[in-house]
Amino acid sequence: MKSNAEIPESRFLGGISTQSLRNLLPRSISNTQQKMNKSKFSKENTPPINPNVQIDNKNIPPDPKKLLIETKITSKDTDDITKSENQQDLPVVSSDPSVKVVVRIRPGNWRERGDRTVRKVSPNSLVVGDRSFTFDSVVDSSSTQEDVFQLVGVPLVKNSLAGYNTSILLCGQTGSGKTYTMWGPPSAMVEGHSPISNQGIVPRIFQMLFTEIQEQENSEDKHINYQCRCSFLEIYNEQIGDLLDPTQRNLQIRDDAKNGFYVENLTEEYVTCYDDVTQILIKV
Ligand SMILES: Nc1ncnc2c1ncn2[C@@H]1O[C@H](COP(=O)(O)OP(=O)(O)OP(=O)(O)O)[C@@H](O)[C@H]1O
Repeated sequence: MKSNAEIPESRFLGGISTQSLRNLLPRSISNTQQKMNKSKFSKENTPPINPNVQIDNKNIPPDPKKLLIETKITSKDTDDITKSENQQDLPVVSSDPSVKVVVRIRPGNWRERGDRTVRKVSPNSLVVGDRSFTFDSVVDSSSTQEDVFQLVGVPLVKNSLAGYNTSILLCGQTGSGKTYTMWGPPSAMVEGHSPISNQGIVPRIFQMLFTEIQEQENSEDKHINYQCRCSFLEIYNEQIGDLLDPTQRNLQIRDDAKNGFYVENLTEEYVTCYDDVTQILIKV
C-alpha cells in the first residue's frame, strides 16, 4: 500500500480541530455546574447513559443529542413509537453525534490539476481511487469558507453557548489546507465581515460568538453576563508554549477538582468583542 506522501491526491483535510472554549463559557452556567457537580471532572459533555432516560434536573443544559432523539419521537406517529419501543436492542443513531468528522477536499494546485482521484460521491462519502470512505460530512473543492462555517462553526458556537465545551481539531498533511480552513489568508482577521470573504472558521466563530453574547446581554428578559478570556498556546516538540508570552516555553498540564484539566500559568486575556481578539492576534 502506498504511503500518504506517495498519493498525490491526498490533499484532503480531515477536519475538526480542538480548541477548548471553556473560558468562553457563560459564567453563570459554569458556576451552576460546578455547584451541582462536586466530582473531579465536569460531566457537562458526558452523553446520557441511556438516551431514553429522562434526567430530572432542569438545571443541566440540554444534551443536543438527547434533544434530537426526543424531537424525533414526538414527531413520529403512534405506530412508529410502538415500533421503536419494540426495537429496544437496536442502536440509537443520532444525526448529531458528539464528535463529528468532516473532510474538506481542497482545490487542486497546478501540479494536481485534472487529478480526480479523490472525489466526493455523496454528502458524507468520498472515493480515493477505487476505495470509498464515509464520514459525517464531506465538502468538496467548490465549498466556500462560509459553507464550512455553517457546517462546523455554527453548531459549535450554539453548543458552547448552551454550556458545552467545544473543540475543533484539524489534521492533514502539509499543504492540505488546515491554516486556510481555520484562519483564511493572512488578511482574514481584518477583512470586512461578509459571507463571501475568505475568512476562515476561527474569525467567523468569534464574530458569531460576540454577536450572540451581545444579543443575550441586551435582552431584557435574560439577565446574563458573559466573561470571556482568551489564550493561545502551541504544542511544539512536546512542549507547551504560551503564544501570548513567548518567555513561557514549557508550561505544564495540571488537573484539579476546581478547573479540571488546564495549562498552568497560561496567559488569559479578557476580551469583550471581536476587535479585542484581533488585537491579541496581531501581537502573536
Ligand atoms: N479550500 C481552499 N481554497 C483555496 N485555496 C486553498 C484551500 N485550501 C488550501 N488552499 C491553499 O493551499 C495552500 C496550502 O494551504 P495551507 O497553508 O492552509 O495548508 P496547511 O495544511 O496549513 O499546511 P501546513 O501544515 O504546511 O501548515 C495555501 O496556499 C492555501 O491558500
